[in-house]
Amino acid sequence: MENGATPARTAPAAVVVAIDGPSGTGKSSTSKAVAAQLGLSYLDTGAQYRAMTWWMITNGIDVTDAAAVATAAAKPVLVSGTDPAHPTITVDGADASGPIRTQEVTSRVSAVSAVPEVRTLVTELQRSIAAAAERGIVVEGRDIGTTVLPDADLKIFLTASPEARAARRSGELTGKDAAGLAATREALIKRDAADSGRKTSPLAKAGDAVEVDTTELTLQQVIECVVTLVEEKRAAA
Ligand SMILES: Nc1ncnc2c1ncn2[C@@H]1O[C@H](COP(=O)(O)OP(=O)(O)OP(=O)(O)O)[C@@H](O)[C@H]1O
Ligand SMILES: Nc1ccn([C@H]2C[C@H](O)[C@@H](COP(=O)(O)O)O2)c(=O)n1
Repeated sequence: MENGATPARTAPAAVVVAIDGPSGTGKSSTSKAVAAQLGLSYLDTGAQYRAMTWWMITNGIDVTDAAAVATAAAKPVLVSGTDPAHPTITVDGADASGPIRTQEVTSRVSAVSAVPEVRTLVTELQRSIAAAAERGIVVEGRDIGTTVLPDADLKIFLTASPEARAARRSGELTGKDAAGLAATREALIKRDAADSGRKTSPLAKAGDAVEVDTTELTLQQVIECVVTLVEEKRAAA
């Protein structure tokens, strides 16, 4: 600078990153780490559908009755905290982060999230959270690039073989038990089929998404890959 003053450092423009993919491909782990590394907010949209499901179960709604789920969908108040170091989810003010991870919720969440009235409400909530993220946000789910944020700056679609995904999940839940591995594999294939096959906003890769097959990659490699893609987007903007 001519007057010798240090040029003011401008903050990078807010960037919106959509990360979609089937269960166990590494969306949450990758999204949290990328958001933390780049100083962005983080939103786990699966946690919101799980929270809605937990509320339905707790309040005695038959989750196989789509009309009953649709009628009740506006009742729970869902609040998501977007700090990637400490993501939170509350329902009617109560911490739901533990209860939404139970097997009961996992086995019923696809039915609840297939109800169009549920999707409309949750999608509106997701868009408002993304719009409020001043420094940008990483949003992960199933329909972020296709429906929730079709104008996202960067869209990633993570994949991995069912075997790799089952091994990752079995490692979390039951150790190296072979029967557990097969059951986990079947459960995740069943959930993916339900999520891909529903009419409203199914799990799908957006036409302009970058597909990253994580089968042979470590989590650290996937994180580095996505961080590089975000930095390239920012540099080109
Ligand atoms: N590339 C990888 N290599 C090995 N393990 C991984 C990799 N990516 C993620 N994992 C592990 O796999 C498990 C599932 O990852 P994660 O929860 O991030 O997946 P997800 O796509 O968000 O799943 P879901 O949609 O079911 O919530 C976690 O234990 C995570 O640490
Ligand atoms: N954008 C999204 C995110 C999630 N869902 C549904 C389908 C999933 O099976 C379920 C739980 O998600 P997870 O916690 O495993 O990521 O929520 C959806 O329909 N759309």
